[in-house]
Amino acid sequence: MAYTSSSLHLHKHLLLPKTNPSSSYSRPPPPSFVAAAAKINGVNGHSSKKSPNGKAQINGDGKKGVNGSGRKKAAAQHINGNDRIHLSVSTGGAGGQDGFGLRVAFQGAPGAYSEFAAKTALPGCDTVPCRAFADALAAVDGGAVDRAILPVESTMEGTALRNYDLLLRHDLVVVQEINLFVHYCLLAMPGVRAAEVRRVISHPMALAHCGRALARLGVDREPVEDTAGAVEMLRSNRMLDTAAIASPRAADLYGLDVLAHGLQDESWNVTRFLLLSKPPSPVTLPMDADAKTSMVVAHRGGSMMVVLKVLSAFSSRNINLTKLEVINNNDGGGGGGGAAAGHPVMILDTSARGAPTLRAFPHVLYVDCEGASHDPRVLDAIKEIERFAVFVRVLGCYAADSNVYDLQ
Ligand SMILES: O=C(O)C(=O)Cc1ccccc1
Repeated sequence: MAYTSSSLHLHKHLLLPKTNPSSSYSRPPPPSFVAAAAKINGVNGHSSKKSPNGKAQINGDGKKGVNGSGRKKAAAQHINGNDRIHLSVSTGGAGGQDGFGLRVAFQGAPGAYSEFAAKTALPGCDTVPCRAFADALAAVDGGAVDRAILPVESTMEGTALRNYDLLLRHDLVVVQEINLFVHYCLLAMPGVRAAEVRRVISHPMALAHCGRALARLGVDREPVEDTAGAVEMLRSNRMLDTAAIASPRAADLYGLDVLAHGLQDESWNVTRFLLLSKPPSPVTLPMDADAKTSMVVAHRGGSMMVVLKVLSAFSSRNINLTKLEVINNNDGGGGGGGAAAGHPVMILDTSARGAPTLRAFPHVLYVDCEGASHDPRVLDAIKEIERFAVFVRVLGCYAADSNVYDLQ
């Protein structure tokens, strides 16, 4: 296989609250989680079809869109212990940030999961819908917005390689992470019964996450740009033989009926999103925050030996890793996975003095570790890795957030 990726199942870590060891975390991911996390090669592909969302959006030329949802505050539930505790996020957001005055670009129509994630991470922010993830990143890169939000991995699918590809092509820094519990509902026009549904439309990731339920229903599946966009499409075209997979909030927002709840094949379905900004990071790490550092390491090949050396650089300094994804493209042929399937990973090299250059690397590791990038132990580990790696780029240092927010 030309373009392979394997993860060491460290995604599981994102579900384990580290900062509150006293909390009894009695809802561990089901056993199938680990297997699911190993299924890489993200399915969050996006066609370049016209968005179903007729509203003004940011598109490739960086123009600003409109979003009526304005400054509403997000309500979140925090899964911690036996119960899901209702948390009303009124002041600081998930990462202790307040989003008032900040514009956050997300992919999709109002009501998309990414928008909920943005509003939970940065309560009070103004969300700006974009047709494609690339448009959201271009918007923050070009200064049209302050942040972009990007789903980068899910418990069911592992790393969203296409989105990593996008992230690496831009000179952006990770400033915050947020984990969102994703509940999928089957939505239809008012009055439509489940038996009348012949086709289901949604974001490719949502269709993949609900594969078994859709097979049971025996319906056709059609990918569209995003979940909320699917709902908007149903409503504006008054489609009576079609249902959409989206959130219960999207049902409320667009006035559709919920035909079924909890459609996802795995009950534990968490997506991790990253908030991105232009460098230097405008976010100061809170003094008491546990930090995390994300980086990409390009190397010459011989992956497993390199993986061992990387592990050793961290473990010898007692630094825990929360993610390790191995990407290989050996022969330039086809292969599953990210936008760069069959091609080397393209990474913007921002380290040189001159203009940043886009460089191609066939062998790459995505690494997240605990600790700040200015922590001497982390710095030393990176220095050690630089001795055998071709290239290392720190993607950002931010407050670790092991909470899982549930917006149902
Ligand atoms: O389509 C959406 O609503 C998105 O925000 C993308 C997405 C889809 C499914 C899970 C998480 C994010």
